[in-house]
Amino acid sequence: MQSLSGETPVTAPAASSPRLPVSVLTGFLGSGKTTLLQALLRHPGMARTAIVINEFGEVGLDHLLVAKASENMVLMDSGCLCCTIRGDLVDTLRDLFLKRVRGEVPDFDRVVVETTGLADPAPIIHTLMTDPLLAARFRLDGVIATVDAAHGSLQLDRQPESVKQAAVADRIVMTKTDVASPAATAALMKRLNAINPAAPIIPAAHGAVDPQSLFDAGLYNPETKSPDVARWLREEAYRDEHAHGHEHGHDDHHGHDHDHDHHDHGHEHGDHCGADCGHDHEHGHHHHDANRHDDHIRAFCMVIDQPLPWNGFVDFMEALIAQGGDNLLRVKGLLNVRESDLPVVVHGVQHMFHPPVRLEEWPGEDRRSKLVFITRDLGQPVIEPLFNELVWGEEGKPKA
Ligand SMILES: Nc1nc2c(ncn2[C@@H]2O[C@H](COP(=O)(O)OP(=O)(O)OP(=O)(O)O)[C@@H](O)[C@H]2O)c(=O)[nH]1
Repeated sequence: MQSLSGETPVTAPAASSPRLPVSVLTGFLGSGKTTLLQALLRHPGMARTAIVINEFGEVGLDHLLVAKASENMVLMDSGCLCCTIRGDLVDTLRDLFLKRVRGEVPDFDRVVVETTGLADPAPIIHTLMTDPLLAARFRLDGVIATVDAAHGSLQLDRQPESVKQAAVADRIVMTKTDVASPAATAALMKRLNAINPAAPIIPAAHGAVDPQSLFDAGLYNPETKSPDVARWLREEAYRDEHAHGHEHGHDDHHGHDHDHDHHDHGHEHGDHCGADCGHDHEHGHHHHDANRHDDHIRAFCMVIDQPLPWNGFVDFMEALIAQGGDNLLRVKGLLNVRESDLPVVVHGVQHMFHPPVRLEEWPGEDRRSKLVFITRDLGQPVIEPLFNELVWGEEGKPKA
């Protein structure tokens, strides 16, 4: 976790940071990525967007009105630039950026990168986060995952990659809703919501989707040019009954009073986890197949009242990564650290973290730290004691 350790958090890059937002499109084989891309390429809302794909043949551009911008780039009638990967992603994005600066391709404001079907999206996310050349010019806006309404359930059952794609997503596009039964679609939505409570699920038959609903998933709100922490963190989503239902998955083996166990980490009882805390959450969906991959996913939120020592937090994250970095699918946090009056934002995917960012002001009155986790087999009963031990150290957990 190079990016966190040893540093005090850096101040946010200027809100008007010129870095171009990149969205990563992932999704299981045959889940409808190409169909979605074809629809997007034609959509007027995609003007000033560059889409990076593996090859033109794959999206069948022949019959669309195009102008060739260079050997591996074509411009669509909609104003969308389509570009194939040459070399690796770093080379391609660097080349794209240079051509844009030199005016060799029409100007664009954002990039969408398609990944191949079975791909684990994490390495691409890591490249975008950590490659110095890319990090200076691009920023990860978000991960878009396509999930097939007809076959998605089976894929979640059998394919760990498919669960991971849904878990790291900022937006989930539910494809093939035209052929799946409403009941199957609803059941799958519920399952996806338990895996990743904060990601909006957008139904899209044959790729029909408003591109705007896919973008601007990052911390910065492009309209106000300021961070929009509430929209980015959505920690309240982790507290609804779906999230709780999952957190208390079948292998936690707590009695029903477990509903309260994880609340003693700081935030006041009844604050957010009152009546809606999931007392009525159902365990039913855990019963039929104990081997489903998504039953290993835990999505939960921790709220901490007292300001944290930054070094203790870094120790905690490092220990967590050492213990199971691969199983730490996504971590986002807004922290109140003792060393600063200003909030610090942290964001990681598996063992890699963005450099921590200090915001210029608190997003509201609430000064508590909030951390959201999506993990595999690392539940709150494991993470919270580690947090208490390493963050508070010998001084012990402060009394609320
Ligand atoms: N009925 C229906 N069929 C769809 C929809 N989206 C995709 N398909 C079909 O599903 C099949 C797979 O779709 P693709 O768009 O090629 O999926 P992909 O994710 O790009 O597949 P790979 O490139 O193999 O990973 C194709 O036959 C599509 O026509 C949809 O919303 N409704």
